[in-house]
Order: sequence, then structure tokens, then C-alpha cells
Amino acid sequence: MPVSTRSQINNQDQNGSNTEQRTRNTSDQEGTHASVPLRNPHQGLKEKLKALTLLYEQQKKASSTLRNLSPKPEDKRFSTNPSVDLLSSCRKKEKDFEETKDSEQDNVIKDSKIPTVPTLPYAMLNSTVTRNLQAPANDAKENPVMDPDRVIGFSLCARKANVSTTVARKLSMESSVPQTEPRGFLGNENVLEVGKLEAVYQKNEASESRILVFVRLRPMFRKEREAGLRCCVKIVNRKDVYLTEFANENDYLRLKRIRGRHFAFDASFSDSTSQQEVYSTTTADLVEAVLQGRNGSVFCYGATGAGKTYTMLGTTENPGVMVLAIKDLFTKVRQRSCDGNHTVRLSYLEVYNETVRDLLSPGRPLVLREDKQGIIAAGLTQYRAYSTDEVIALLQKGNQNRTTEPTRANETSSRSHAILQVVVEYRVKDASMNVVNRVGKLSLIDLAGSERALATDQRTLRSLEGANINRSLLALSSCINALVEGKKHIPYRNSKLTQLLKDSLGGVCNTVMIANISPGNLSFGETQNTLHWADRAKEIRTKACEANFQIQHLPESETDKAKLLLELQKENRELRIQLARQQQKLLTLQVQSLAANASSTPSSISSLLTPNSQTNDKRKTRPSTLAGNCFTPESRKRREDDTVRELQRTVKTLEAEIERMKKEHGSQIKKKDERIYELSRKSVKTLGRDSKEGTKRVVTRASLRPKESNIGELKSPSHRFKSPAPTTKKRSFWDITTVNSPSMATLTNGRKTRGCVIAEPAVAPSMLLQVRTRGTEDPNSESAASVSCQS
Ligand SMILES: Nc1ncnc2c1ncn2[C@@H]1O[C@H](COP(=O)(O)OP(=O)(O)OP(=O)(O)O)[C@@H](O)[C@H]1O
Repeated sequence: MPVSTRSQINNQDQNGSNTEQRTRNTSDQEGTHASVPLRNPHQGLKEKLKALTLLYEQQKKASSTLRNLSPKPEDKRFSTNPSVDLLSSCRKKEKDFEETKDSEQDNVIKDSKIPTVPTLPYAMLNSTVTRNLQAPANDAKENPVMDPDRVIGFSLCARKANVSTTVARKLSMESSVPQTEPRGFLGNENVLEVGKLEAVYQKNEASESRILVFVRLRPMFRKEREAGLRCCVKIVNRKDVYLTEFANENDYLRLKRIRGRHFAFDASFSDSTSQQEVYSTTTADLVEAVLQGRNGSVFCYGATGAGKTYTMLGTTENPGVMVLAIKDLFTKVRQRSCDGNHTVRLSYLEVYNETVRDLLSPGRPLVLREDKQGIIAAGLTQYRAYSTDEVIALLQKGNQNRTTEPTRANETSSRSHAILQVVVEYRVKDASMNVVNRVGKLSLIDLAGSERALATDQRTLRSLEGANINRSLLALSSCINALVEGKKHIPYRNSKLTQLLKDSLGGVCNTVMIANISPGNLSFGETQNTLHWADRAKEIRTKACEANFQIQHLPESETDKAKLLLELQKENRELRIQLARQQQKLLTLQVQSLAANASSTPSSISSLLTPNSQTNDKRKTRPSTLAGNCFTPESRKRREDDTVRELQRTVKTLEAEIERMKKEHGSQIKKKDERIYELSRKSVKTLGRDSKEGTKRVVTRASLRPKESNIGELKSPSHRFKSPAPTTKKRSFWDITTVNSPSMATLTNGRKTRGCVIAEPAVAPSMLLQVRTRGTEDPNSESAASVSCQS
């Protein structure tokens, strides 16, 4: 029985073997010629074997090409066998690729939209091992292939890495990275541009938001190095994380086996990255967004001892994200305080063994409630903070209250999840006097470490804590899973932690996750776990984060009041300015009038007082002197003093004059009274005689007074009923002066103003002076006295 058929032979023919062709022809010929000899029944199998051998040799060639690539010295720690140093081979491939940028690889990348650097070596490997490419994606994650070259196993992981990288890159590139960017990842452009992340945030704000995921590798401790631990994590290009699993030393069969995985994140920080760099790449933009009324969350996730607390809190010398964010926040608030009122309030709580506790004022456990703002811890203290120092003091106080215990894995292990919440409220009045209220909330979360019971402690309390920590982290991972899968129900209620993180994960929030990992190969399991969840978290989409604006429309009456208040304040300001101007003017006028008085008053007064023309002449020169030395401070003061002295002298003279006149007046009145008395006596005698003649006449003192028709018209009624003596006494100096003035006839009311007196021509000596002169001449002269008395 012929085993092989024509079709089989044809198939083999397609493989192109001349020998086979010849054999087939021979057999055909043999077949056509009468007696068909019996074929060897194993012939077909042999041919098959040949073809397979050929294929095998081809594959072997391809893998030997890879093996020939020499490893770089710094990568040796990743490999027990230099010939299979995966990372170094990848590097070499990358380098080769750089040199032949325009080669077919570009086309592959273009077609498949696979980023260049990390994918290239794997792409090549994948093309070599086509079978692996067809493997289902799910298997690819952890699919060590036991192959003589062992590289294939990594290539499978790498294929998955390609997938994840593609997802990550797509997300990043969608928003910020230009399409030509992949080449930039090749070594030269290692520096991660923070601006790109800003663009991601902006994109997030615009439509949908996704969680940004960062990875931070902690440095290896000396203790770990001394214990012979090897570093299983390598960070390349500030984005890609290569995780290598070394075989167990006791597993002799798999001693040379290496498994690995590749991950890509928004940014990955190596063990030498500074705290400031971590802060500015991950959180600085969130702080800015919070000030604009958006919510932001940063949480650290990772195994115990991986550096979460170090990243969030840091040390005194190297403060962490919490401290740097608060500092930045206050700096920005101070810069903007001129255009509104900012209020910063903060609270600090921990979730320990599924109970929520206030770290700033410890007491009874708090109850979580859901209201319009989301989940809140009822009774949580909110401190109003005014400065960074105050916040740092509060943080220290809170940390003292936080539960930490030494475990086998970490000497200062945090046994609780700590959440620092900073609420920034910004109030400002817009043009229409409405109060605009913006509220932004920043949550900074330091999670407790996920751990294995063995890694920490076996004691009861510690294991209980560990179980609770793990339970809440498990709940967190369930939520992440549900969110990634787009499920309707997200099991937030499974733990207190997820309830508190509800806003950050699925709410209206910009969220950042920092996955902390340890470098030691002993922590491979935890590191892989952390990276797995971090990779998953990248796919979580939160709701578009819009600014929390609240506009409070004031009632009309309030608006009117506010407007009125503003108007009044404006008016008040203007009036104050006017007043200041007027006061200045007044001061100038006073100075001028003082100067004018200094020049005119003494001369006029003295002209009134002294008829001496010499004195007048002397004084008349003053104005010219004043005009000459126009207000030099010394001369002005001197002149003012002179004026004052002169005025004082004049006043004294006038007072003396008045006294003298009073005396004279008194004596004249006395004389008059005596005369009246005499006259009345005489008239009584005459009356006596008249009565004898039959006529009765009543004589009063007033009737005896001389007629005062010329001035009596304007006398007050009291004048009529008072005795002459007091009336005369009451008359003032000015009345005397005016009455005696010769120009009196020209005055309407018989009264002169003070100005008129001063304006009296100096040449006409006043009556007062005449009186004095006459008085001096003949003080007892009756006629003179009577004239003055009449006045
Ligand atoms: N980037 C780093 N640079 C220097 N030291 C670090 C770094 N990260 C962590 N460490 C150190 O590692 C130790 C453990 O870190 P840390 O306490 O932050 O871990 P953790 O993840 O918070 O652990 P746990 O979950 O148990 O609280 C600390 O002594 C810390 O100072």
C-alpha cells in the first residue's frame, strides 16, 4: 500500500527540494511503466522528518543570532548566564535599530502602532517565533516557555508587554505625545517632559479622565545587598519597568531559567529619583487644579517596606509629597490672595482595623456617611490652616497618633491607611456682585502595605492587622477590576478604605497612583503583584473633572445695599481727597493773609493811633520789604513776631485809653448829675412859684435831658428806661469811635463795621484821638465833655 499520495508529494514539492522532486519523478516514471515497485512505507515519514529538520535548523539559526549578541557589563546582575542576558540583548537591538531607523522596523511599528523602543526586540523575536504570537493574550502575561534558548519565554511576556505598552502609549499619545514621538524614547530623549503630563490632565479635564499611574523603585538597602539579594527591577527610559524573576537557587532543574515581564507607565522613577522630582511630576499639576476648584487624589500603593510612607511623608531632610504639596499650595495661595479670599482647611484620618479615626483629635471611631459632597467621616475635625508651618506641625501631630509597628519587613511599618485631605475654598465677587465660590479638594493617601503573613509577623495582633490591611486592599483591587471592566456596580462598600476612596476612583477627580516597589528578588511576588494592579489601574476612567463652581446670587435688596455701600465708599474717598486739597489751599491763604496783615494792619492801626506821620512812613515801608523778601522762612517768622508784638502793644494802648475814657466819662456823668440836681432844685423852686400861679407841671429827669433827636431814632427801648450813667457805660469803644467820626453822616444805620474803621483815612484823626487830645488839653472843659457825652 502506497503510503504517500500525490498530493502529499506535491506538498513536499512546494517545499522545494530537488532531491524530493527527483524521487517523485522517478516514482512517477516507475508508476507509469507497467510494474509499479512497492515503495518503502516509511518514505513519507522520512520526508516529513526532513522538512521538520529543515525548519528546526532555520529556527536554530535565528536564535543563535540572538545569542551572539554580547551583554553589557552593567546588565550582568540581571543574568546568571551572560549568553541569555535579556536586557542587554534588548539594548543591543535598540541600538541596532537606532542605526537603521528607516529600515523595515519602522514599517512594522507604523502598521501595528506599536511603540518603538521597548517593543522592537520583542517584535523581532515575535516575528521569529510566530507560534508564540498566536498565543492567546491571557496566557501571555505569565507564560514561561521552557525552550533551550529561554529567551522565548521572555519574548512571550514581551509580547504582552507590547500589548500593555501599546495601551499605555496610546493613552499618552492620544492626549499629548505627538505621533512622531516614539523615536524620542530611544535613549536620547530620556527626560520625561512634565508638560506632557499637563497635557494629559488637560485632556482629562476636557472629556474623560483616567488615572495616571507612576512607579517608584526604592533603593536597595545595604542589609539586603549583604544578604545577597539581587535587583529584579530595571527602569528604562523613565517609563518602562522590566521585572526579572530569577530561578530559585534550590531548584536545580530551573537554575538557569529566567522569567520576566515588561510594564510601561506614565512615568517610572528609579531608585535615585529625588522627592522633589517625584512631586513635580506626579502632584504639582493636581495642586494647581485644586486651586481652580477641581478635586485631586494621590495614593501610594505597594508592598510593605516598599517606600510608600517615604514617598508621601518623607523625612525632615527629604520631605515627601504631602509636605511639598502643602508648601506649593500655600505659595500659590499667597500669590493669588490679591484677587479673592482663599480658605485652606485640612483633616487627617486613618483607617485602622476597619475603623476610621481622627488623627488630629483622637477619640471615638468615626462613622462614614454619604451626603451630597460624597462620603464623609462624621465628626472629623477640620482645621483652618494659615501657613505651611502650621500644616506641617499638624501633620507631625497626626503622625504621632498614627498606628505604626515594627514588623519583620519594615521597622516602622504603617499599620493603617492614612488620608490627609486639604480643602481649598476660594470666594470672590464677580462684576454683578455675585459671590463665586470655588471648592477644590486634595486627598493625599498613604496606604498600608500589602503583605504576606510570613513577611511580617505571626503574632495575633499583627496578623489581625495584616488581615484587615489585606482585606481592604483586596476590596480596592475588586473596585479597580469592576471599574476597568466597566461594571455598573462597584463594590465600594466592601471596606472603609474603598468607601473613602470612592471619589478618587470613580468620582469627579484627577487621580494619581504611585506604585512603590522594592528592588530585591525576594520581593518579586509582591513587586509583580503591585505592578499588575498598577497596570490595571491605568485603565480606570474617572468622570471628567470639572471645577466646582458655586455662584451665590445675592437678593436684590442686598445687591442694592452692596452697591450703595460701594458708592458711599467711593464718595467718601473723593471727599477726603477734596478736603485735603481745600486744607492745603486754606493753609496757603492763611499764610498769605498773615503776610498781608503783617504789612497792612500795623500801619493802619498805628495810623489810627498815632498821628505821627514819621511812624506812618516807617511802617508804610514794610509791605515793600515783605514783597522783596517773598516769604523766606526766617524773614516771615521775624515779621510775624514783629506784627504780633506790635499788635500786643496796640491792644495795650487801646486798653489804657479805654480805661482813661471810662474814668473821664464817669466824672463827666457825675458832673452832669450834679448839674441836673441843681437844675431840678431850681425848677422846683420855680414850680413852687408857678403853683402859686395855678399851673401844675411834672418834672422828670428825662424831661430835663437835652433833646437827642439827631441820634435818638435808633436807640433801643431799654435806653429810654435806663439811667444815662449805665447806658453810657455799656457803650463800646467802637460806638464811641463811630459816633464821633465825621463821616458818620454818610452811614445808614449809624453803625460802622470794623473794616470801615480800619479803612478810615489816616490823615483824618479819629474822634477818639481828638477826645484824648482835648481831654489832655482841658480835661475839665465842660463843652468838650458834653460833646462826648452826647455821643
Ligand atoms: N526612595 C527612597 N530613598 C531612600 N530611602 C527609602 C526610599 N523609599 C523607602 N526608603 C526607606 O525604606 C524604609 C521603608 O520605607 P517606608 O516605611 O516608606 O515603607 P512603606 O511602604 O510605607 O512600608 P509600610 O507599608 O510597612 O508602612 C524606610 O526606612 C525608608 O526610609
